[in-house]
Amino acid sequence: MENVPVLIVGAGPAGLATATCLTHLSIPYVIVERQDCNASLWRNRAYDRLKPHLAKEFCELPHMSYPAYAPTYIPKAMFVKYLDDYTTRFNIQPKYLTYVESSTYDNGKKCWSIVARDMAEGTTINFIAKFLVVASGENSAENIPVIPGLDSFPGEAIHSSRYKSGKSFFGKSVLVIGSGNSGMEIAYDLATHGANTLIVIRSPIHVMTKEVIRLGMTLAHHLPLNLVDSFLVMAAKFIFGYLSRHGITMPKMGPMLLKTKTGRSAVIDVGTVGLIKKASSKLKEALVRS
Ligand SMILES: NC(=O)C1=CN([C@@H]2O[C@H](COP(=O)(O)OP(=O)(O)OC[C@H]3O[C@@H](n4cnc5c(N)ncnc54)[C@H](OP(=O)(O)O)[C@@H]3O)[C@@H](O)[C@H]2O)C=CC1
Ligand SMILES: O=C(O)C(=O)Cc1c[nH]c2ccccc12
Repeated sequence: MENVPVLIVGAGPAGLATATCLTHLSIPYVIVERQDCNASLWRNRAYDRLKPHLAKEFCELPHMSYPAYAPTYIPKAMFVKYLDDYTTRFNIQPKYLTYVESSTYDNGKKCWSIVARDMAEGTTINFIAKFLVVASGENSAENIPVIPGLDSFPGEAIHSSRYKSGKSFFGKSVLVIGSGNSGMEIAYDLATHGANTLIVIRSPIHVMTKEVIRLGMTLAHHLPLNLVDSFLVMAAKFIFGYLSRHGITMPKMGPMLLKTKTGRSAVIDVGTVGLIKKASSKLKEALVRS
């Protein structure tokens, strides 16, 4: 049985940031991680061309800025290196290969009982903690919708977390299901690597550029979100035109409010929208001619 004031589950950016803040407050903690490394999603389950969409001032962790020479938009490898440097600098020592199986809160004793599995040793570890920080990843679990017939589909079907690059899809026909930032960027990567690409967009989305979002996030420090949203929507219409002509409709709520209230993100265009517009215009021309 290990007694700790705080148990942190997950050694991704959120878990590492929490650990550092606790160190600065001189609060002891234990951090556990089921993988054998920190930042495993970024390291092992992200596609090659991924960069955080947010400018560096919005995706740095507490107590350590990026060096001045770092680019405004940090490439994946630099982000992973930053997380490694952060882990070393603040002497964060995650217990790797440690999988939390259950946690229960004892209302009488006002503490958490946590059962974890040491996957290397095959043993059980019991923790008692006053606070439990769940930093196990908003997007760590794959979500593949139930699609009748998928089991017998003769082609390859993968989740976005296993996608690396469009290189291996040259000349193939690929359907991307999902038009969040992953789906839209993967569709662009596939198309620009010569795959015959289709994407399903089932719900309204905001399409923005990373520069507009950066400005919006800066303005949000000083102005109410609905005002910032009006500006963002206007800027997007100016940049992309009326996308409903091409099958992309906009949610009623603005992008900043939507993010705050529901967690749903705007799509930050990496070039996909230009390709969709081109393809949809060609299709319309062909229909007019026929
Ligand atoms: N460069 C970056 O910084 C990147 C950041 N991200 C962020 O990571 C988070 C996760 O992004 P992402 O992986 O895109 O996941 P999201 O949850 O944001 O998007 C999932 C998409 O899949 C659609 N979908 C789900 N089920 C179905 C279905 N059965 N049929 C059709 N469409 C379906 C959803 O549609 P619906 O809305 O209708 O449910 C939605 O468009 C987000 O916050 C995103 O912004 C992601 C990639 C890159
Ligand atoms: O959520 C993400 O990961 C994004 O890609 C973009 C994003 C972060 N903060 C925002 C606020 C408003 C709109 C989009 C974003």
